[in-house]
Amino acid sequence: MDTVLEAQGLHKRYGERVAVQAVSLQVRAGELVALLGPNGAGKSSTVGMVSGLLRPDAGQVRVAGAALDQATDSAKRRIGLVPQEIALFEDLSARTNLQVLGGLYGLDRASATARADALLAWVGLSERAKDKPAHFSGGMKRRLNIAGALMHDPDLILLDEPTAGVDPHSRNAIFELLEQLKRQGKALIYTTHYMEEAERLADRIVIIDHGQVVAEGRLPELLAQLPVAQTLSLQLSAPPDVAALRALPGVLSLRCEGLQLQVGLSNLDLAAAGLLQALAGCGVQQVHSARASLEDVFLSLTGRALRDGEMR
Ligand SMILES: Nc1ncnc2c1ncn2[C@@H]1O[C@H](COP(=O)(O)OP(=O)(O)OP(=O)(O)O)[C@@H](O)[C@H]1O
Repeated sequence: MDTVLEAQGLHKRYGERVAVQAVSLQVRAGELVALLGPNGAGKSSTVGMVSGLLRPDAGQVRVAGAALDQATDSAKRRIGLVPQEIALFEDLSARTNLQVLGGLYGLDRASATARADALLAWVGLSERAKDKPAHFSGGMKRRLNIAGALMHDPDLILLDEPTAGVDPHSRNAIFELLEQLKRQGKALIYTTHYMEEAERLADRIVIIDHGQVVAEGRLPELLAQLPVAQTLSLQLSAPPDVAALRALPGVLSLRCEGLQLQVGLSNLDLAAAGLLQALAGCGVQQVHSARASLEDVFLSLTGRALRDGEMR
């Protein structure tokens, strides 16, 4: 696959505050990379630098091989940005919003109108083409905002928390649109502080905290860094032989309080036969299993939960 975005060693500070430190990112055609981190981690600043809106203090951005130079905009024209704050002309119709954006990107009137209508259909807003976004729901505004970022058919699409203020139905509709963009060979960066979104959408996940990349990889690669892959919680009716359980292959941790047992496993397949044998006489009443998630990865790397990571 072709590399569409190559960002190397990005740094950004606001006065004394270091917002981004040595962040490097690569995104290929047909790939969605999630930039996952708590509020204030530096995601928007990174997207700002990649989009060319924010000048890095150090580092370089190349889009489809061309340097993103502040003075020239040939590389910038290959980028579509869906900013965190919805950016629409509230008093113009949905179609006029897109036509205006098309004009700003240099499309002639006929091409802008054709593209606007095609994109309105694609995001499911054809019937609302003549309505003003002032009367739209959060999800509809988001979809229109995404359409606006695509008027000039960019190769690289940057989405900064595009599901903020969006209902679950519209969120699923947005996810489906993103899948389609991937299939069209677009390169996408998606910032979020929701690990479920990163797990569901991303080909690769870049975890960012305090302005730095703390881990990156495909979901299974990130999960494989954790010693505990699965936790079993069991309700028993007779006490277990704790020492025998601890000695089983694949058992990494064990907590037993009365008849409640919690076992951390490196590998369920490896541990299953031994566990069944060791618990045969314990009258297992209930079993609950939880697989390790990105939340656990973040916790093990930073010592904090993703959602408690508010830094402002
Ligand atoms: N214009 C600015 N002036 C001063 N500080 C800023 C500015 N923009 C961002 N910051 C600070 O830089 C750090 C990174 O902010 P940034 O918005 O890039 O993070 P984020 O991960 O996108 O967070 P959020 O999810 O809340 O948008 C934060 O500490 C933030 O307060």
